Amino acid sequence: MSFVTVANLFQSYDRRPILERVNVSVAEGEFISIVGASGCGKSTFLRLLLAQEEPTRGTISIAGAPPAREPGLDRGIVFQRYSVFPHMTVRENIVAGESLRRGWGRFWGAERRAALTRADETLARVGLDHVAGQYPATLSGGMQQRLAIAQALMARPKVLLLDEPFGALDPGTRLSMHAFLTDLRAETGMTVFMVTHDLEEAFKLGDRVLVFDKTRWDPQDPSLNGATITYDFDARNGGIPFQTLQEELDDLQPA
Ligand SMILES: Nc1ncnc2c1ncn2[C@@H]1O[C@H](COP(=O)(O)OP(=O)(O)OP(=O)(O)O)[C@@H](O)[C@H]1O
Repeated sequence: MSFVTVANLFQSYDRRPILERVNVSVAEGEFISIVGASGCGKSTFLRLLLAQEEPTRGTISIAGAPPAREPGLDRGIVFQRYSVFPHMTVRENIVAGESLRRGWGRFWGAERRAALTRADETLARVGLDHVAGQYPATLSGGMQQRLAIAQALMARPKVLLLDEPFGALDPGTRLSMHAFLTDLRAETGMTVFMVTHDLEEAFKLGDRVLVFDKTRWDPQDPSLNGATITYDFDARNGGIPFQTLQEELDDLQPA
């Protein structure tokens, strides 16, 4: 059954089409990777899922209803650059993530102590308990990004939106973040949309890989048409279609 349904979505800015005829159905718990050329509207698509913008045309539904306009209630978002609060300690950042779920209601007294204990448990889970009292600027890039993901998850979003979350990380840290995200996803069963420029990452982490591209191209006016989903690859079980095909062809080769 479809959990996130996008139907006939169009988005234009100043009459310039960015997205056109975007249709997709996503089941609960699926991990959707999104790839496509720079400027083709991938981040715009995430912003529409986040209800930060109204589509020019078309509808989005999450669990049968339009996405809530308040951030953090059913969707968490993590950007390429660590979207944490620089003036708060690591622990306070996690508590702030949880308070988002309550529409930024603050914790006081016993409730605050309980929230701090939960924050410490989360930090232990993501391996940041030893830096709980530090400020984000004192952490490495990977640690800041782990904090950003942990903070987004504290609001227990049904849908996690990731916009090139590992783009700024070195290759080793990136690999450990992949493992971290895979574990978290297995634990929480949440639905994930991740924009990435790294095809290998898209196929490794995603159940499906959506490619955004223009189907029509006017050489006189390249911005005349918007992008849509041109491919929807099943990436489960290493199932890159052309790769699978190649393996089958290899099997047919005489030894
Ligand atoms: N609020 C806005 N007003 C006007 N134009 C916008 C607005 N937001 C995005 N655009 C334009 O829409 C196009 C798509 O932008 P978007 O950031 O969604 O692309 P992208 O695929 O995420 O790019 P990249 O891979 O480089 O991050 C760009 O040409 C951008 O300039």
